[in-house]
Amino acid sequence: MTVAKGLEGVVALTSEISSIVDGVLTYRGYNIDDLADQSTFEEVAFLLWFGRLPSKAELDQLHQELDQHAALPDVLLQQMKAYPKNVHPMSVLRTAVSSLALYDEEADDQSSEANRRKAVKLTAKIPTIITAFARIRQGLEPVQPKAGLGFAGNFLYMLNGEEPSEVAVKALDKALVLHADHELNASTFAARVTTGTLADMYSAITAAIGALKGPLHGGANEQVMATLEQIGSIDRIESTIQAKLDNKEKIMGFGHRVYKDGDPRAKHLREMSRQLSQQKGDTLWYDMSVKIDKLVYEKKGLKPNVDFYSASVYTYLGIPRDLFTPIFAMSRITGWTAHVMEQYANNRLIRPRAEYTGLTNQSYIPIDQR
Ligand SMILES: CC(=O)SCCNC(=O)CCNC(=O)[C@H](O)C(C)(C)COP(=O)(O)OP(=O)(O)OC[C@H]1O[C@@H](n2cnc3c(N)ncnc32)[C@H](O)[C@@H]1OP(=O)(O)O
Ligand SMILES: O=C([O-])CC(=O)C(=O)O
Repeated sequence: MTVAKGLEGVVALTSEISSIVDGVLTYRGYNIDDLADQSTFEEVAFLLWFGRLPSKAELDQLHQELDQHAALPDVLLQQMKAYPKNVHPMSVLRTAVSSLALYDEEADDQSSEANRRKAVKLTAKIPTIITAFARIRQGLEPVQPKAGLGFAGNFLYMLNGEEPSEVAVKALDKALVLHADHELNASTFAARVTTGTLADMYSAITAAIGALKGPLHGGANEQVMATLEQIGSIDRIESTIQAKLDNKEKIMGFGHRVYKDGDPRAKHLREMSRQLSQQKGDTLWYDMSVKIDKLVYEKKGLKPNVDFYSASVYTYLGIPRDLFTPIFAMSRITGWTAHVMEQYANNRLIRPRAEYTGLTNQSYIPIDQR
């Protein structure tokens, strides 16, 4: 047996959802650069789920459905109020999404119609879960979702309790477009492995959220901000990064399993960070990020991934650091659910092999003789 450690380079399945070829990322054949500049998150959600861009009427309907399903069951809100306040919001999201299944009568209905409805329901409710917990842990009442604000706008409204600026909505919307899908990344793979057993969509998404949480995957965006805060000033960058490299620590937000010459999403986030920093009149995080970007390339030949500049973007939007990965999930739910539906439509159990390297020919010794 030859082992591909971390399954590097292994083509595990076929998919029509997103592709990475020669460093170019496309969703359903549309270049991410075009989508980032011209589409909206809701449009991208439709594209990922249905394989084509929506008509105006279809997009209006999706907006309405997302608004209609955004509220949480009261019983879940009550449970969330009893959660410990100091836990990570990704743990809350994982638990709350798993709980949602208990209150969805069609949780175990695996028809394609039910799965499409569940994809919308999950997408609609995740921002409400994130923002409800963000407020509950501060001793505040959750803000009920408000129809008509759009997905990104409603998230910011529920987080802060006031209607957001157009600049903030546009920036978050673009970040959501950029995070919506990414071929067979670890969390999507987790979702597809779970679906491969014919388990339900909530189980698959719970697994995916768990996989996204890790700092080698979605959790890196929070760690990028932790690094920026730890460094704190431009003059401490060189020594801190050098010390991390000497200690063989990973520099968070750099490197990628697939992109060896840069992540096409990073340039959009870098530009957003630049613009937001200027609007804020505080360019420290952006300036530090640019310097780290240059330094890590000079020292290690590594380029930033999607998580690097998203950290300063979210910070400029006033979002607490531990909500960065939940925001990633709030976008990637569209990709995950598209992959779950694709897996059901052409399923085969996903079950690779392991090369056994443990002990052999052991003789059993009864317990009283050990
Ligand atoms: C949304 C996303 O999931 S994007 C990725 C988010 N994760 C991060 O930003 C965490 C930091 N990055 C990493 O840990 C890695 O680059 C990963 C997990 C993204 C990819 O991992 P792999 O494909 O397994 O690459 P691997 O870890 O084998 O790295 C190859 C070499 O580059 C080095 N390297 C890779 N990334 C980094 C990094 N961020 N900092 C320092 N060195 C790095 C490794 O140490 C290794 O060096 P070596 O050959 O001298 O041992
Ligand atoms: O594809 C990956 O391995 C990680 C990634 O960039 C993503 O999920 O967006």
